[in-house]
Amino acid sequence: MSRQSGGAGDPANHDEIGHEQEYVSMLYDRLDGLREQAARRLTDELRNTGGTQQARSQRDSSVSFYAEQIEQFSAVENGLCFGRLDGSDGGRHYIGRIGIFDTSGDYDPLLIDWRAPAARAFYLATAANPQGVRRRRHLRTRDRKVTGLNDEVLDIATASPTAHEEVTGEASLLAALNAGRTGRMRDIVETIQAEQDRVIRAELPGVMVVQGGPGTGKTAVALHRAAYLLYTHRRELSTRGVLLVGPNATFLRYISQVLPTLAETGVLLRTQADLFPGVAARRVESAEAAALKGRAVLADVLAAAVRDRQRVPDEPLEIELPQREILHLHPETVRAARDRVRRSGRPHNLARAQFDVEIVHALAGQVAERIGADPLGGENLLEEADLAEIRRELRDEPEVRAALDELWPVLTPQRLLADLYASPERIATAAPMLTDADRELLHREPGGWTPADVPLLDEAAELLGEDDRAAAARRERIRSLQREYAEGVLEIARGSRSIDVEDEAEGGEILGVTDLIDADRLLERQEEADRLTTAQRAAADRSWAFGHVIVDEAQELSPMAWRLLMRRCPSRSMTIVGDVAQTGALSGTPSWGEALEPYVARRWRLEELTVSYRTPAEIMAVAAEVLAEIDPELRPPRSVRAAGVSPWDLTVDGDRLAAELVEAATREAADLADGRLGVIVPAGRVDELGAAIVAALPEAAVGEQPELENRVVVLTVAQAKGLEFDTVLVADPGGIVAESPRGRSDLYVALTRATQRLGILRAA
Ligand SMILES: Nc1ncnc2c1ncn2[C@@H]1O[C@H](COP(=O)(O)OP(=O)(O)OP(=O)(O)O)[C@@H](O)[C@H]1O
Repeated sequence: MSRQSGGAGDPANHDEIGHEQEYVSMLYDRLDGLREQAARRLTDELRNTGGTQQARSQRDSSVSFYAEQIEQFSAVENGLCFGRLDGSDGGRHYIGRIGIFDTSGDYDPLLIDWRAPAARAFYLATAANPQGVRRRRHLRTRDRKVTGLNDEVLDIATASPTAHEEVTGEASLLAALNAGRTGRMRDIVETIQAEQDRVIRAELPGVMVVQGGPGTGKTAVALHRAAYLLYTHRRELSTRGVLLVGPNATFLRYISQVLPTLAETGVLLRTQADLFPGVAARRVESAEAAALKGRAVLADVLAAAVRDRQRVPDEPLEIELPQREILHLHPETVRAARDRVRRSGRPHNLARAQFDVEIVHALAGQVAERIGADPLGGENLLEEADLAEIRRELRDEPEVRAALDELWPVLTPQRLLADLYASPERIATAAPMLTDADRELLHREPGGWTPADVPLLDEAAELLGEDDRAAAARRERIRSLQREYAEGVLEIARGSRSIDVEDEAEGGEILGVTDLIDADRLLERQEEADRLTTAQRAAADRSWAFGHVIVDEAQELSPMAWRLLMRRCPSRSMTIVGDVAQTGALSGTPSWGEALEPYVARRWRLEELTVSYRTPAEIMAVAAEVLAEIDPELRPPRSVRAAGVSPWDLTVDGDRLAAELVEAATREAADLADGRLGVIVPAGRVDELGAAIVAALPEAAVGEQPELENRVVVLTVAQAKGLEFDTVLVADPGGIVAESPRGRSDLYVALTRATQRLGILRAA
């Protein structure tokens, strides 16, 4: 076993801490220097105007580059350096959030980026396999002060295969796990464990599924993998971008700080509801309706719905031209045209031009017959040029255009879907394979979109092809994002103004960047060079193909949602993390093979995470009983620690539940040193129980997107997915199971949200 030392009160540490302080202070000085240099360069670039198009474009690249650098240098301020490796060869390396080099000398690394190959031993070395490491040191810092250190001497002579041998940096790990929660996820860069490191640094190509029980660090690993991939494959991924999909907006806010503190801001975080640009899917619908919309058969329904809009009239259509001339469009003519156009295989909107040609051709034939007929019975007297002119005129005729619009309307995805949902007849035509009850579930009045509609809108967009209006709207959206971006750059420049001022004070006039350029001017320049960040451009573009896609809580995705995501990632470079035992949605997946095989057959690999860092052993024992009821074959993850407190479990009269819950919440909230209390309740009772708790504890958050930084948060299981709290109260577990479409999975999720204490309040 590795020998550990470094307790806070250890006097031998005192000198060492002093030593380390010197080094760490030197690193912060360098960081300040780098930030000032970037701010100076940003200011210089923004001051320069004019020049050739190429010069302007280069300048704009530099502006983005320096703005991003300043952001990164600020983001790594906390815990800049957190580790040291002493090699058995006498070498010594400091490990931190970014790489810093000695630019005055031989470019030696002063601080090694945690993602660099040279840092890997920090996470992997054990006494049994020291990888050339003699000592691993974890440094603890607050602000810029070194507050403590822990050493592990990796000594093969005393190595033994104990349970903890597989844990690296145990003291630092336990300190991180026992720290109070803040309502925002923290990064784990200081204490990544070996099984997690393997996943984080796995190669870029291919589909990797990371299956792991609650609290095994799947979300943490997914985020660190995004940062690792961007570092290691920067060139490839900075142009295509990385997309991370999470289960809901509250979850995305919960994890939003992690990547910035790892100095990465280029990852697009989205929920399924946000994956169709221009649509905010906030409408609510029943679990059954959502489940139905998630089924793969909906792809066939939509294809049929599109075909249904390519109409053949029952009777000949009369088209009246200005001189009261009447043309007839016969059903057979339209059918023949429609079939020929369909055979081209083009998406509906893009095929419309061909349909127009076919129909106008047929109508022009009728006109030609009338005006060009040879009275002597010979060939038609009109020449090709005359016919072309007739066709041109017909195409511009409002009556002809109206007929074409009726027979083959150009449709937006929204129009197609809204019309389908609103009409039982259209549903009946498009969905003969569904039951009456399912068809009834699809029927609804227009008025907003649900998250389950988003994959259908996307599917519809594929079937329809994009028309010009959608492209114009997109250009407009991009323009507004560009403006935001321009303002963001100026904001950064303003933020670094004190540095500008100091610089200028020495040698001349004091001019801030924002005195020299405003957002509109900058916007013009951005537009020329299209300097939007990759993530922003990707966000506005429905059909963007990402370089890598990461899906968290992936077990919740429906087959239709998988279709959407696979379209966003044609290279099939994906990291999919989740736990099939936690599947809550009816349309979610009970098996990874089932979800993925339609797209990659068996070409996906499985990695498993087996240790729970969140859930203490006492709580995991309670959750394990529920897991066994879900599937006796499933094993819960091993807890890395015990909390020393047993969960409590109380049954009260049903009508006393609210009062008892308020009392328990008040007691548990008072017992929190710092940290957070989560109260998980059945969705059907969240308003009632939430109001009761808020009345007693006004600081409690409850609602559609409760603020997780509040000390007390009342939420449903769906909202609690992926989150954690120091203490958790689960109210009315029977109610949670009764309302859950997948039985006990939701209860399993609820029981595994606590890092320290769990209380269960049952209603008799
Ligand atoms: N190596 C580690 N060092 C420190 N903390 C860790 C480590 N691994 C995981 N954690 C912590 O454990 C907790 C659970 O991690 P995370 O939320 O990523 O788990 P999960 O597998 O996604 O859980 P769930 O399935 O419940 O969503 C988090 O607080 C995370 O920071």
